[in-house]
Amino acid sequence: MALSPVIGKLLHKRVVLASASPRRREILSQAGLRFEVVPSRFKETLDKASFPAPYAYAMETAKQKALEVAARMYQKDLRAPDVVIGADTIVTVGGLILEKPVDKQDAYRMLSMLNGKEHSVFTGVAIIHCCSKGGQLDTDVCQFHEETTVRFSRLSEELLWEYIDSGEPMDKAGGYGIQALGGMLVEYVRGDFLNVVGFPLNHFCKKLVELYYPPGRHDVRRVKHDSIPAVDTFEDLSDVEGGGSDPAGGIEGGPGGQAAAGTRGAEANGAVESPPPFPADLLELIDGFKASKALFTACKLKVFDVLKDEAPLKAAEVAGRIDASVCGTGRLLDACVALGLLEKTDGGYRNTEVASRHLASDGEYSLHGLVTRHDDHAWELFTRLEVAVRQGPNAVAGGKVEDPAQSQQTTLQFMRAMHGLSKLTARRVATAFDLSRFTSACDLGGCTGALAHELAHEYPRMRVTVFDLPDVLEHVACFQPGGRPSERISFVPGDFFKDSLPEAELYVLSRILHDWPDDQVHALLGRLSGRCKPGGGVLVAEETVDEDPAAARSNLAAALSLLVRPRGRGRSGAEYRDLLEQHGFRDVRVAAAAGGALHLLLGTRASPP
Ligand SMILES: Cc1cn([C@H]2C[C@H](O)[C@@H](COP(=O)(O)OP(=O)(O)OP(=O)(O)O)O2)c(=O)[nH]c1=O
Repeated sequence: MALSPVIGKLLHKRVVLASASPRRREILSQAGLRFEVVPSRFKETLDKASFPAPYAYAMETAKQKALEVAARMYQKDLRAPDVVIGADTIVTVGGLILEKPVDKQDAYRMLSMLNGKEHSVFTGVAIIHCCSKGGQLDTDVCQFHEETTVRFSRLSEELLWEYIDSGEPMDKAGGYGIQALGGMLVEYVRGDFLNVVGFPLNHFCKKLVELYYPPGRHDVRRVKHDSIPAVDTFEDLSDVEGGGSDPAGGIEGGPGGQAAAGTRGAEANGAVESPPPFPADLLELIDGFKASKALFTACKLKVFDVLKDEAPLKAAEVAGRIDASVCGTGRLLDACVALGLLEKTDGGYRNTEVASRHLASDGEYSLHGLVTRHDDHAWELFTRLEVAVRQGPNAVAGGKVEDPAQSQQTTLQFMRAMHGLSKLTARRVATAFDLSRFTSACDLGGCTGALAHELAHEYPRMRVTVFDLPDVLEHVACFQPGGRPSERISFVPGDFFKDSLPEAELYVLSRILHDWPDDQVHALLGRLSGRCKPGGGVLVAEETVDEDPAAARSNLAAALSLLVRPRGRGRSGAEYRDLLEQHGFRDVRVAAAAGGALHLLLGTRASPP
């Protein structure tokens, strides 16, 4: 995740922060967001007991704060901003929710509860997209929350009162401000510091990524606005009832306020044309290869392994562990921070959760093998894309002639890549259809057995045979949980084009067919269909190349890969269904898995006529 392009997504929208909190304003301004501030008038009086958990209360309050501002602005002149952001921060200790103290005694009560203990700080955030539909305000609410754990030292009465007398506690949840004097009370913080201060910026940016870069759908939410209107358009919305006398006082412009006023002045003179919308998406795309390469390099140098074992570490310490230059390592680590793969704190760098789970080389859901394969193999192939486009796929067919001494390594690398990918999707593939009627299955080209394990786990009566080339099966032991396969899983070496297929009620072809041209697909399905008894089944899992333009982005990688690796062919879901039907499979059922990335088909072998 590159942060500034995500914030850039909001640059051409009219954004309002529905909060009087100077901390929230500061955090968002410093992140480069342009916005107006319209404090919410929503009274924080929701019944706390009616919420299943404290964070639900904070999220609902945040939502109500933002909705109140959106409705008020819309009512004022039938035009709501594009986006309204609301937030609510609470402190919880011993099952109690603490908000801002009402007086000094209340502050003392709160601080005494926190004294010498650990507590949680929750901030609920609502991002509300607004538009006008049929003369009514229409809103699309996105909410989330973030939790941070804070521990106070054991503090004397004297110190507590001294702190209370400083006045700092009064406008802060739980009666303290970690960013100022209150920092002295704090022994440690676990989680996002800015979340305690009132706004979880990191989670907010991740939410923006989800909203504006949804997988497979590109930027469908874009609302076009050429400029941000003048800030004083909503001067009457100030928190001062009746509109207030100071036109600038009600709406405190963030950095956007001044820019917007400038735009308005220029337009009024008719002298300067407003610049085109900032092409943040395009710029991110242009730089996309650098992001991939930074990720590949960090993986190859095992940065995420080092930081999984030991963190936080300073750049020099990481450089020592990976045997690289301090300056180069520092730059790489910062790039990883900008990409959302690492976090940087005063103590040094640490992995994000995603990095620990997917980018370290060990771990059940590691994609380290896939990344390495992309770096060593796909990267080089893609440098030949232009040749493939100019001269046709066969121009790059074959690629490098592999050194036999390296081919074992290459096989292992390929297996690691496939294993990581299969582990991510196997459960979904195994459960997309009810397969409990089958007591035996054969996973053709089943590689490390990742899907076989899920099938055996999900269907206790099922025995699964993994059928794959001898070279592949030679290495399967290191991929078995606990070092050995389950009793109901067997590995049979063979070539599915030549050797007799093991007997089974269900045949599985997961990510196999796309790799072969039509004649070989027909040959394989013909053999499989001949072996499958009536009532038996075939389960196909494939990434498809669909005509639907909405899916074009997710198809892109698959389609281009097939151009530089031209042995196979991308097919649509309908083509796979046709293929199964041509080979005697009926009642073909279709499902999607892994967020729509995989197309699944289950066909039943009909009795021969
Ligand atoms: C715990 C803690 C809270 N706070 C602040 C963040 C929030 O501004 C405030 C909690 O009150 P909120 O009701 O979340 O926010 P607010 O009243 O300041 O602003 P608005 O309702 O208009 O959005 O406490 C700190 O500044 N530092 C801290 O360490």
